[in-house]
Amino acid sequence: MSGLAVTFEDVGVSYAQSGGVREVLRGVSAHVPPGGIAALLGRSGSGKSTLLNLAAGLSAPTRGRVVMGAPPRVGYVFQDARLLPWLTLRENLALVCPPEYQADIPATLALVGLEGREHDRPGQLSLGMAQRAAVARALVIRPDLLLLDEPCGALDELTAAELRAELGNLLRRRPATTLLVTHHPGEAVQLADRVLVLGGTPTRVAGTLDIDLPRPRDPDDPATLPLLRAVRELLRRADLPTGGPA
Ligand SMILES: Nc1ncnc2c1ncn2[C@@H]1O[C@H](COP(=O)(O)OP(=O)(O)OP(=O)(O)O)[C@@H](O)[C@H]1O
Repeated sequence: MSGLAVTFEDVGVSYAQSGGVREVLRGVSAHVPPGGIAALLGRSGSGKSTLLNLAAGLSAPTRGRVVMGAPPRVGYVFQDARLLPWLTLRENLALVCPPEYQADIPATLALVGLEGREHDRPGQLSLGMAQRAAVARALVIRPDLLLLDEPCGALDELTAAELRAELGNLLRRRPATTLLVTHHPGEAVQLADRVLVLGGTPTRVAGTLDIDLPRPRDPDDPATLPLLRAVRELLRRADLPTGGPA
């Protein structure tokens, strides 16, 4: 497996706000082994993107720490593709790509189903294609930490299902330690080894579920049904006053 282990150790995040301090995360501890895929679920505003930004080193925790074996090479896919509209797909990828991987750009675009589109500009693509290009841009640098922030969130369900299946295949072919933020329990069960459900105020890890079915997984496999129910139950309990240990 490639990738680095990521460990959140008793992480807390607070923001200054008028009249005081707003505590968003408290005592968040979680471990993702090298090549592991962790899905983060929780209500809007619970701090999922904040955790990704901590892992990326874009911000620092107020308390605790995020431990990685070495400074990671981070591939980050945001909710929207964030491609530069005046550049072709090839140029968008070339911008982030170290010299040794420049030759991989056409193959990486082909890997996400964009063969022959390398000279298109983002405006010539559908939303789903643009999102696949964003995945290619994250993968072309051979990340050891892949951060996926609701990669399918802006897509219609059919296109989202296609991208999920592609992500499942890609993560097998190009393993990387992955943090996947999603609001979709089915996506978590399809793609992740470990589901972390966030809840409470301030947010903590309200529940975890390990999934050891072989990957890639068929979302319609009946073996995933009890897991899906378990994730939904964790979500229901996450914000109850008695919802699970921190
Ligand atoms: N720079 C900042 N300054 C102040 N508050 C912030 C900042 N960044 C995030 N927050 C607050 O932290 C909380 C968590 O935000 P975050 O974007 O991590 O949530 P999320 O779970 O990813 O939400 P969503 O599912 O809607 O994307 C929110 O209440 C947000 O307003």
